[in-house]
Parts: sequence; C-alpha cells; structure tokens
Amino acid sequence: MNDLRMGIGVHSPITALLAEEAGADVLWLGSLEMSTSRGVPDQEVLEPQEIAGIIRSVRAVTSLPIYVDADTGRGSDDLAVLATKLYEEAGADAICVEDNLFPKRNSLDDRFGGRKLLDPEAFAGRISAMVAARSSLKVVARTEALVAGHGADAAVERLHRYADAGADALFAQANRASAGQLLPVVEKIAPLRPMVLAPTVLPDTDAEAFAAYGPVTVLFANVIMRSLVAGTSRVLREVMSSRRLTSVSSELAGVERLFELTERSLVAGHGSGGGTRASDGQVSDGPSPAGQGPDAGPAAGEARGSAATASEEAAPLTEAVVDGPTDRERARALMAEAAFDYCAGGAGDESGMRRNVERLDAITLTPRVLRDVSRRSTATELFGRRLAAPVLVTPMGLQALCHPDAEVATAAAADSLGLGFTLSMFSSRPVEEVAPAAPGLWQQIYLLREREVSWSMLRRAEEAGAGAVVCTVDVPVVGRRSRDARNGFSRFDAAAPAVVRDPSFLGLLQHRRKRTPALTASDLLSELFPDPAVSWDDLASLRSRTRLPLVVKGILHPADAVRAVDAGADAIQVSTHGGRQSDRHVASADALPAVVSAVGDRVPVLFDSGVRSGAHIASLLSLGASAVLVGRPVLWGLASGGREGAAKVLAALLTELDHTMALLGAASVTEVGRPTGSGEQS
Ligand SMILES: Cc1cc2nc3c(=O)[nH]c(=O)nc-3n(C[C@H](O)[C@H](O)[C@H](O)COP(=O)(O)O)c2cc1C
Repeated sequence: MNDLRMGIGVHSPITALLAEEAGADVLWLGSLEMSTSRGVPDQEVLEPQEIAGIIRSVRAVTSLPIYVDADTGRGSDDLAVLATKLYEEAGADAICVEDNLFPKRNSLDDRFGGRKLLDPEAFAGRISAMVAARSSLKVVARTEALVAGHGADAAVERLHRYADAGADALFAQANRASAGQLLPVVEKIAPLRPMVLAPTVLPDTDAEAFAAYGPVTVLFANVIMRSLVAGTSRVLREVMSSRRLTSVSSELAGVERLFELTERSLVAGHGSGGGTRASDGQVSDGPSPAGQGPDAGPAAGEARGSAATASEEAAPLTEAVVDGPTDRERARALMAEAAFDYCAGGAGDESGMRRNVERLDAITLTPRVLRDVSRRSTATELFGRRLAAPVLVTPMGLQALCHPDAEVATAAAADSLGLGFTLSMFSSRPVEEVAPAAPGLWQQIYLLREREVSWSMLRRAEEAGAGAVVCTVDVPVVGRRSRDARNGFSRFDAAAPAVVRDPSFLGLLQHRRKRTPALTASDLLSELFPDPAVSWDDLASLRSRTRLPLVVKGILHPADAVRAVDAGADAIQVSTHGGRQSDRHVASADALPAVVSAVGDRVPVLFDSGVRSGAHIASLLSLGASAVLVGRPVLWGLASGGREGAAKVLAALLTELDHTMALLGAASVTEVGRPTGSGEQS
C-alpha cells in the first residue's frame, strides 16, 4: 500500500464534494477553514455542537474519511472528551487535538510572539481521556512545539509522550520560522505511529517526500478557502465595475455543474445513507497501540472496495471509462461555459444525443471461451493503411475552443497511438499545420454554396498528403441547438475557423465586399454554409475531382448507402452527427445493421455518434462496422490536457477494447462476435 494519503481542508458539503472529485483520500475539517467560512477568527469560537453539525452535513454527501480539528479541546479535558463523543457520533473518523493553550492561535499567525504550550504531561492526560471516551474514532495528537520555538528535540519528545498516552497518529506542526525543522522531526516520529502533516510552510515540497519516512496523511489544509477568497474577490470586483458578466464568464462554473455536483450526493455509495464508508487505510486502520484502542473494524481494502463498487454500479460503465466526470468535468471547469455547451450540446431536447449512447449501452455480447487469447491484436487496415486499432478521431470543428493547440494536439495524439485522424473543414488550424502531426490524415469537407471554396480545401488537403476525403451530407440546415440559442453563441464569431484564410474564400470575400463593404468573414461563411440544395449530382462532381478514397459521412438509411456507393463512395460513415442535427433521428447504433447489410460487402462501413468506451467499439465491430470514429471524449481530453489529455482518452479506449476482446474470446478485431440474439458468432 502506498504510504501517502492526500487530504484536503474543507468546511462544507460542497467543498467536500469538490475535494472528493479532485481525488482527495481524506477530508480535513480544519479550524481555519471552518471558522473563516463562518466569518470568525480561528480562535476556537465555534462550539463543539456547531462543529458536529458541520461534520453531519459533510458526512451526508461523502463516504470519504473525515478528520476533524478539535484545536485544544477548548482548553479542558472534559470539553475535549465531549468533542470526541460528539464528533464520533456525527460521523467523523479521526479527531485532532493540539498542545496549544486555549484559546488557540493559528500556527501560521506570526503577528504576535511568545506562544506558550500546555505542559506535555497535562496534554498526555487529555489524550488518554479522549482515547478512553471514543469508540472507534482515532485520536491524532498534534504538537506546536516547533511553532512555539522549542526546537525539534522538544517536538519529538512531546510526540513520544503523546504516543505513549494512546494517540493513534502524530502531527508535528511548523510555522515559517521553523519550517526547516519539520523533516528532522518527521524522520524521528515516523517509526512510532502514522503521521498527519499540514506542510503549508513548505509549499515546494512534494508530499511524496514525507511518505519516504513512513505512512503519512498530508493535509492541504487551507487551499480551498484561500482560492475561494482570491478568486471570488477578483470576480466580484470585475462584475461590480463592468456591471455585466461577460468578462468573468470563463471564470464561472456553468449552473449545470452545480446541478451535477449536488445531485451526486443522491447517488448510492455517497454519504452516510449510501452504505459503507471509505477508509483512508492509514490513521483509521493504522497500528493501534496495544490494548489502548478498539479494532479498526473492517479492513481498509474491504471498506474502500465496497464504497467504490457502490458508486461504480450507480454510474454507467461508459461514463466511468472515458466520458466520465473526470475529463468532461475538468473540461467544463476549464472551458468558457458557452464553448463547453457548444461542444457538449445536441439538437432539440438532446434526446437524440443521449439515445446514441443508450442504444450502444444496450448492446450485449455473448463471449466464446477456451480460444487462447494470450496473443491479441487490435490492428486493422483501412484504405491500405495499417491502424493500431479500428479507431479514428471524427471531424470536429473549432477545437481552439477547447485548447490553444487545437487540432494539432488531437491529430498528434491520434497519430502517436497509430490511430487515424479526420480534420474538419471548420478546423481552427489549417491542414498545412495539422498534416505534419498526423501524416495521411483525412480531410472532411462540406459542399458550400460556393463549391469553389470546397474544391480549394480539397486541393490543399491533397497537397498536404491527406489519405482520404470525407464528405459530410447530413447538414442541409444546421440543427436547432437550444444551448447555443440560450447562450447567444455564434460559433464562427467565437472562434474563426482556418477556412476564412483559404485563398478561394479570401478571393470571394474581396469580391463580395465590393458590393457589401462591411461584410465580415463570419458573415460570408454563414452565407455559404450550409447549402440545403446539395444533391447526389454534387457528390458525383466531388467524386470526379479527386482520386482520394471518398467517405460519405452522415448516412442512416440503407438506400442512401447503396446510392452513395453507386456514386463512387469508398466507405460509408453511419452517423447522426452526435445528435447535433435532430433529436428525432434513429440512433446510429440502430441504423448500422441495415447499412452493413446493404453495402457491407462492397465497402467498409464506419460509425460515429455516442462511442464512449472500448466495449462500445467491440459492440460496433460485432455489428459489422469496419472502424469507429470517436468524438466528444477526445475534446474533453484535449481541453483537460492538450495533446496528452487527448492521447489519454484514446489510449483508455484501446486498453478497454483489447480487454473486451479477451473477454469475448477474440484474438483479432475480425473475430469479435455478434451480439446476443443476432445469430451465431464466428
Ligand atoms: C464540437 C463539434 C464539432 C463538430 N464539427 C463537425 C464538423 O465540422 N464536420 C463534421 O462532419 N462533423 C462535425 N461534428 C460531428 C462529429 O464528426 C461526430 O459526428 C459526432 O461528434 C459524433 O458524436 P459523439 O461526439 O457523441 O461521439 C462535430 C461534433 C462536435 C461535438
């Protein structure tokens, strides 16, 4: 087991939810956080009953271990014992008491000198009384000897005494003046008990450095309150001076994020009502001094396991794997609200967008067994090019909304994993910049009202070494996207795509400006796209202009698939445009089998819309898809971490595809069988 537990200082249910989401192992209800959140100085002003109320409210939303700060125990053994009982009853896992005199002063408050401490014997007596009063609550003994200037030896001596008195964990605190003495103390006390530390005064020290000495819970004690105060005052000043929200909107979470955060507490496995509490596996289960404490209850691994299982069961598998709260929520937090909505949103009531994923989730697969899957390969070939897996990134425009590296990052991510990449006609970066990151990328185009601009894009893609051209045919008009309407979001105004610098487009703009001098590039683009008059003749015209393999994207009807192949398409991409065009369209997964039956023996049938996991990819292969294109999850990875973030998302898909194949008894992608009820698998 790793010897490091990361704790975050919280003061309320919402801060607890944020800390949990960020990956905290432990929640620290520290007195600075709690008292500051109530607008009072950190001097033991809050009553134990009030603190017990805070513990209860946090316990209601999380199953993480809660450590609570009892300061000096209000300077009295009786009150320390009362706090022990109250906090344990309220749902805390550990209580921390310190050898300051009442009323305590924050250890970082250097404004006054002359800090005095309680006599160590008297404090040891307080610890013993608390240990005797608790049932399973752990007692953390904290010394302020370094803060008071007594030096490292005195701190170690005190902690030895507190361990003898029955403390379950030891906590040495330092201030700025004594920061350099903390590690020598840590080294000496590590063998005695698990440690708890709050190294605010060592901001450059990696928490792992403490774990090198022994089991430790490192508390980032006041990060939330300090960032809340700094961020909120900046935003409020800006709102008050500009009297509008525009300039701060990128710093505000969307209201949907608030809904999601708070609705999480309703999910099974969260909070006191949700079943087994998680254990930190350290202080709560650490070596209890012989004969001085009850058993720690269930083993850490068991408790943690059952809490995790409960919440995993509640969340759909697909959410947990790729498009889960982690990347998507990080993207949401990092992106401007309207930009996130543009990427995340769908048409109408968004039921079509959701149905894409639901219908993929509904596919079940029947495994074959005893087929020696010790050597597996996800590799495949498409248009004569080898891919590490039948996976490509689907065309998505305006990726600069997610990250400044935009398509250069996502293309490089796909290429680094041996996967394909499709560049949107409305990409933020031009094909000349993106193609070197993913040689042989595919270029997607729309047939604009002025076809010459589309042909110009095609020529440039050919010159940049594109491996295929993808013609999207499902946008006779743009879908009605309620989020964009609500946000007043105009995509071409928000982030001009690189096509506005295409020579043919620029020539047209110049020409049009003779008549309409004020015409902007965004105005012209909105005039050219979409063209509801596009017809099969235009597809034939495109076919005649290029020798590149032609993929027709946005086909759902088998008769259209046949017609496209008759017109010279080299592949069909079944797609609902990710539910962005209509909320009434058939789900892509439901449309796929008929298209495969109609043309699958003539051309590869590709698929996009709703792919969120490797299991989805395996399901689609089993329905006859030759390759699968991934959309929004890649954008969330891009927004969260640029090229690396996008690569992480794609790599996770590949890992899960490989794993699913093993479970199905398939050593290669062609061996992936048919779903239940669809006949015999190979
Ligand atoms: C932000 C965004 C921009 C898109 N831009 C384009 C585009 O320019 N051309 C295109 O053919 N499809 C575009 N699409 C549709 C995708 O290619 C694909 O059909 C869809 O995203 C798949 O659904 P998924 O995101 O749920 O996986 C876009 C999708 C998103 C989310």
